[in-house]
Amino acid sequence: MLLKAELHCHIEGAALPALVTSQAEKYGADVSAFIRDGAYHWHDFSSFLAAYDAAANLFRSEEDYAALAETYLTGLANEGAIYSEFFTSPDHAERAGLSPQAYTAGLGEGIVRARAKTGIEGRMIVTGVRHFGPAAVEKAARFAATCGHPLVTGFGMAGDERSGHPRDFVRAFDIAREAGLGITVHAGEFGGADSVEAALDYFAPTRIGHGVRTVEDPDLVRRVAEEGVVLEVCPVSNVVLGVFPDYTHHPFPQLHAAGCRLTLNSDDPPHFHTSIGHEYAVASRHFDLDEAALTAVTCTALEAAFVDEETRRTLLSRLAEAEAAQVVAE
Ligand SMILES: Nc1ncnc2[nH]cnc12
Ligand SMILES: [Zn+2]
Repeated sequence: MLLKAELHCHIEGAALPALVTSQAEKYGADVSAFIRDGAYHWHDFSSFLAAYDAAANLFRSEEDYAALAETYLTGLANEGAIYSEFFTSPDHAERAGLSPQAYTAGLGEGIVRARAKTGIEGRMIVTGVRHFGPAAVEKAARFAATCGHPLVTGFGMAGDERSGHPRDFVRAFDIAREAGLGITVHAGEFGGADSVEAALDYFAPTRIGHGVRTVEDPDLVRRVAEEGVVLEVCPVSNVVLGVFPDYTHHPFPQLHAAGCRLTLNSDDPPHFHTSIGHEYAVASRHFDLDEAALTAVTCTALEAAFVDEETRRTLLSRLAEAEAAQVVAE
């Protein structure tokens, strides 16, 4: 099986409807507003975010989060993934009544359990939610910088990128960067190329979440390629949320041809009826990536991962060995 790596998945958004339904039974809650016939039910970005928030609210204990991360990562490993970074959101945990520390400890325990079962490596990127405002994002950054959890290696910002001015979030990113965390930020999904440019100028990230609307500005495409900024592309999310009408209008091939460094990711997999395996299959079918090109995508993800150099070397060796074995088999 082709080896894969994922850098962009929101852990609350990875909860399968069946798991959320069983959590609702445990806590005596009603999911009929956002889960119908065993699937998530929403119709636009705002109602998607509402469904996401409602599902997140049903994970309330350290063990709930350990089971969520373990389930998610085990499924990922079964599809050939050797590495995963997922986004955490202390704000969502606090809204569900759990401290950021217990939330992070639970998710970390899930990573350890999944690694013991499957060998998959995992790391966490703490995120602030942009539409919760600059104070909330700064609080998330302070938590990321001081929590001391060895598997927290990055900081990012998700949520509605059209909310607030970038300058108001600069301090949060400075706090995280000074603590030695890797930096990524959602931009160029519902905002255009100017949103990506502002994210680069104000936050100096090494990666951009989505970033696909970079394609709207040829100068910015050149800048992203030249500076080696890695885009965490989520093709299925983009089409399901209506950022592009279909795969023939998706800019992956154009950005790839321009020399931008791209990765493939599932974002919020059950909300978009996707998985890491499906994203790679979509890229193969619609963007004409052969096995060597897909392996290069995995390699880019490992190069851009927020991990220590020894772990990176180990992961890159696993990928190189699998590729060599594939060549021998052919
Ligand atoms: N696709 C997305 N864009 C922005 N924020 C998100 N949070 C969860 N999924 C998201
Ligand atoms: Zn995302």
